[in-house]
Amino acid sequence: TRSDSPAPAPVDDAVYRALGGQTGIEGIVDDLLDVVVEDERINFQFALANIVRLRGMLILQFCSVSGGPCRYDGLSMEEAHAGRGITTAQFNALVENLILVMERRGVPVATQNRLLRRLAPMHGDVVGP
Ligand code: HEM
Repeated sequence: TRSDSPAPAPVDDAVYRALGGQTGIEGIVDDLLDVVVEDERINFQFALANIVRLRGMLILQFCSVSGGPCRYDGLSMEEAHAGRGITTAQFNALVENLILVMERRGVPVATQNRLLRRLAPMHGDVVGP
């Protein structure tokens, strides 16, 4: 290890707190799932989904990705989405729904963008055959 190697990124829960912590994230995920089941561009993808598990996993993942005190222990994004034929248009529809619910809940745009920036790299594992 080089003595000048960078220290690990400090745990920063600023995004988690700006999302409203655990309660805020639970509300965002509940609203998101409500919007998704009404969205005919993507709701068919969730026809057979275990929504209770999905809700729990999304809450865990948003908590962990935003720096909150959670560790996501669900499937990898590749495992969860492989074989579903998810398109970039469907991915973008989900992101649009997430933005809509954060907007409705008054999440500051800067916070929205910081969360989205941490989810965007998952695109390659979610979209595919
Ligand atoms: C950044 C974007 C996305 C994230 C962060 C995400 C996150 C997740 C998570 C955490 C799970 C649960 C994995 C588990 O059960 O262990 C999951 C499952 C799933 N996701 Fe996604 N997802 C994304 C995009 C999408 C898109 C665009 C679609 C379809 C339009 C989709 C459809 C599904 C389906 C159908 C399941 C399985 C639900 C079940 O059978 O229980 N996801 N996703």
